[in-house]
Amino acid sequence: MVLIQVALDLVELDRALLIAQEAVLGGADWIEAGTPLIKSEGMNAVRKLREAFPGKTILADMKTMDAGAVEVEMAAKSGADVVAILGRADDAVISESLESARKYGVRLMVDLISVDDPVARSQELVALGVDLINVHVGIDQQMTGKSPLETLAQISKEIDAEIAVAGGLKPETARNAAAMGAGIVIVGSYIIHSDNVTQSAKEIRQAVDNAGSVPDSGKKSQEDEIFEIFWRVSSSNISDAMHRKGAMCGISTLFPGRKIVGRAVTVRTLGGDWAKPVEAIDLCGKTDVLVIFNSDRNIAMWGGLATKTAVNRGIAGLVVDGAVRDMHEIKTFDLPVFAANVVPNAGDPKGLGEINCEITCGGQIVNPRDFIVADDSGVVVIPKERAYEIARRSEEVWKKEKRISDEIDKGKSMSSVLELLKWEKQK
Ligand SMILES: O=C(CO)[C@H](O)[C@H](O)COP(=O)(O)O
Repeated sequence: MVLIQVALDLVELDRALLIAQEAVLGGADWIEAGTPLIKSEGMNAVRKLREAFPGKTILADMKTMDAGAVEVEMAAKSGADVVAILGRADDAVISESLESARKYGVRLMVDLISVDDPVARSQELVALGVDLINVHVGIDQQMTGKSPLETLAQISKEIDAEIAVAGGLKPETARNAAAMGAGIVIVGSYIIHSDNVTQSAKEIRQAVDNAGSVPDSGKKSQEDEIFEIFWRVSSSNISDAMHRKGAMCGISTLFPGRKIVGRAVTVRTLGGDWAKPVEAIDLCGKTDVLVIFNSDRNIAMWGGLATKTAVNRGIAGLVVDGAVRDMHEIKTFDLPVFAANVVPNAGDPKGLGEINCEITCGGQIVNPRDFIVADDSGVVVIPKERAYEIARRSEEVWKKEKRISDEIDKGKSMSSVLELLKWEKQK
């Protein structure tokens, strides 16, 4: 049977204990004191898990890079059954950790995160005598689209040792990991950030139990995944994920409740000249957003007729650093419109400007094909090169906020959920 390990990558011990309980009900076999939990609570996290789950295997994810013997000893004495250290560590650290593991009767797992040649290194590690190899893509690496499954496919053919796998696994990928020969499937985020931990653990259990031996090759495209996530999250989540970069200034929705998710077709135009914006409509597809910079915010370069054309074309929305008019007509359509100003003054079709060039809109640089997400809080631009990473990070922000919101619903205060006093910056 393939084992499931729930990775408690949290900083609050009480919450970690609760989640572990729920994950066990869903079928988790091993419980991991994740590195953030250990850094936050020390070996007490391992002790408390040991006490609460006497029949379960407890793993201490120490990510040790130095002082192997003492770190393994600490974890073992606190009640861990398995201790995880880093494969990038020097062989001296691995050997010292192994000595300590043997002395204190625990198993040693070595994590291949950021190892240059995972196959060669895992062969060396097996030769040194480690008990388990963990094929792992870390949380920050996952955001750039890396997955542990390619490495797992190579390693499982080359080494004769028990293999664990970790790195953003969900039911589909957990199933594939099991089909590829992983003996332990480690899952953090999918379970611990779920609003139904037991159900999510069950989904992993089911996927792994029905894995068979053939991985499923059907994979969603990255573009589809980006769109799916951006529809789910808010512009505020994305701004958080981008560390407050990306939000346009002075541009807001004209019709609350309408959202845009799409890729930019950009236009730069001058003094109310509406020729280029109107020509650009004909270049837009259904997932495109027209993003326009106009140098004059008091002459409208967009109105009712342009809106009708854009709606017929089926474009995703309009973002204008400039002015629009004919609100009585525009509001009769569903088109999401975000603008800096509304005025009755009409512009003229002069043909000045450019389509699909780099523009500045609401103070943000926008390039053709960049992603735009706009909702009642405002407009954010996500450079296309970082779209997948930002989508994944904003989804993490969304999950975290959802989790805090659930706890507030249960009667806790925001300050107690976030342990604000404990985490205030010390002088
Ligand atoms: O060790 C870890 C991070 O360094 C995590 O425990 C591991 O990656 C599993 O969590 P997730 O499923 O969220 O990737």
